[in-house]
Amino acid sequence: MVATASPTDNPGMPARLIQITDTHLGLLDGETLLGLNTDQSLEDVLELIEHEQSAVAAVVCTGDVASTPEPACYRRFIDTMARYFDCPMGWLPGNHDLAGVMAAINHPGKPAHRTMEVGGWLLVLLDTSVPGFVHGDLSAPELAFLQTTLVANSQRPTLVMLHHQPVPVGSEWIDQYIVRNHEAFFAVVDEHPQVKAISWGHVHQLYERQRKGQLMLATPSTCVQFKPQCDDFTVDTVMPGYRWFDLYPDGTLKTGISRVTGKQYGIDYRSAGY
Ligand SMILES: Nc1ncnc2c1ncn2[C@@H]1O[C@@H]2COP(=O)(O)O[C@H]2[C@H]1O
Repeated sequence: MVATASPTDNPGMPARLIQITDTHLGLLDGETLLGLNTDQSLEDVLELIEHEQSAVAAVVCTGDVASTPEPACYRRFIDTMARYFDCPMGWLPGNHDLAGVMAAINHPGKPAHRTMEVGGWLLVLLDTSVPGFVHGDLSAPELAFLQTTLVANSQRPTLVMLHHQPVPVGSEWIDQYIVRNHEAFFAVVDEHPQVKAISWGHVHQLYERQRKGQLMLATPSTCVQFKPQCDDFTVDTVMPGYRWFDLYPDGTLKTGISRVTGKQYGIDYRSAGY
């Protein structure tokens, strides 16, 4: 079990936030994606976090929680997380999820959605899923929610989290699934200088760039990885991982990723897709 950091533990010190993403749990425990057991690799990432993190303020999963979006799958995810964390947890839907099923889950450990407060920071959790499609989009109500929330919290340093990439990451095959109305998204973000970073999943790879006032971040999946800068679907040999953030009260942040080591997953590296 990872200790929970209390906001009053260390005044002036950063709050440690953990991001995991694209856990892709199947309906049954032990189902595989490209030969990899996604429950096992999630467990390995959570053990890594337990080993590396002394105290955590919050954890967020940025979508594709389930490959099969059934209530049992989401409940198994929550039960697994509860064996490692008792800190506040958040989630948001990806293209493999069903937002309605996640919202209807009845479980005492059900993660927060929409917004969270972590060490004086605001986390805004957006839904970019488009039912029946792989790409991302922000509906008019979702963009309005972003705008209203940022207007109401102009003094609070903010991290926006979503599933789909709002900028191309450099691989044609997956950049077709970008947040299609990313210009409307950035039009809102650019009006609000308190937005310090934007972090997503979906691309199953590490990405870190500066864009105007925000750090743009993609986080490795807890399961299979896609090789960066490839025009066609290519599975990478790097291992599952997670991202940590240190959110400082003055609005600055530090972030990095860490990956599992020493495991063999039987991944089909020659696969042409799924
Ligand atoms: N060979 C492929 N070419 C294009 N898209 C693919 C291919 N294989 C899988 N996909 C889709 O691209 C998505 C990227 O990550 P997801 O896990 O959301 O699920 C993947 C599939 O829906």
